[in-house]
Amino acid sequence: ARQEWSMSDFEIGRYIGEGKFGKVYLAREKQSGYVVALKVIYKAKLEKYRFHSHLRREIEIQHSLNHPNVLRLFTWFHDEERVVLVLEYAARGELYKVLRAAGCFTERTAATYVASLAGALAYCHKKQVIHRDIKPENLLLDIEGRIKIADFGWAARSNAKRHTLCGTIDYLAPEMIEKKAHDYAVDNWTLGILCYEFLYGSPPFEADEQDDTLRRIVRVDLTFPSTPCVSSEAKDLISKLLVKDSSKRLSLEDIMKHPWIKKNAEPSGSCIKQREVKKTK
Ligand SMILES: CC[C@@H](NC(=O)c1cc2[nH]nc(NC(=O)c3ccc(N4CCN(C)CC4)cc3)c2s1)c1ccccc1
Repeated sequence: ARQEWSMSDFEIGRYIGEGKFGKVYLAREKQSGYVVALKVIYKAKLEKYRFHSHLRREIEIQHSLNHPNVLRLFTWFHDEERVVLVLEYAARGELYKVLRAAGCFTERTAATYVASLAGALAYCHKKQVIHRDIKPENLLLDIEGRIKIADFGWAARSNAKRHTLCGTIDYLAPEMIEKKAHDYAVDNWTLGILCYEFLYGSPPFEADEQDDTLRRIVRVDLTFPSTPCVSSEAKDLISKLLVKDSSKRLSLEDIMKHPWIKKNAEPSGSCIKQREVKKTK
């Protein structure tokens, strides 16, 4: 029978992160010793921001997904004041911190992450789920250095037509800014943004003023700096994703067949250096 979980089933460990509506703690399930991440969301906050339907959709969507590059939502429970999501623990933390620390990734690492994300998004799209908020802050790395899409707070079933602009605007596709009906292809656009940011260290349309960023996005004002030196195949893939007409963007399947991906992506999805693996063994 489905066991009713509660906080007393877990030993709560250190605080590992937070977002707008909750805090995440490392935890260990007492019976199995299994290490998880508990995302604790206070109901008072939900009431205040009228966030129930949002959270319900996040839970229903993330719980229905089971893919190596999508962070698992194992189960959830609530008590008087909190809703708690029991999530997969990603032991190497937030991708954006690793990216900022590294400055930019090698083509092998970037291609491996892009291939993993394309696979995860193809899986999500097959399940009629559009994430719509794929950005480095929502990407985590597990102990093997495999990328995990987290935080489905802004995900939607394909028929959703909500247009509230959310979070960082660097990743918004033109059709979301121009409030046109957007479809799965927004995630393909975002993959182009991410690929550029993995290789150059910052997103392609960044500008000091938000309006300038929005203008550069709708104009697809794409330029490739001369440093760091990036292969022409990588630029070719990015140029085929950052296309204004969403119907002309490279499909997720074609991304995985692109020469730059074939040549550089690690099939295992993991790029950590061998010596690091020995350390953890
Ligand atoms: C993606 C945002 C989202 N986060 C989750 O759902 C999250 C779910 C989940 N599972 N595992 C995590 N791991 C970590 O957060 C983490 C962070 C740093 C770590 N290290 C620091 C550097 N060190 C060298 C290695 C260890 C290790 C693990 C997170 S975050 C969220 C959304 C709303 C509210 C709270 C959190």
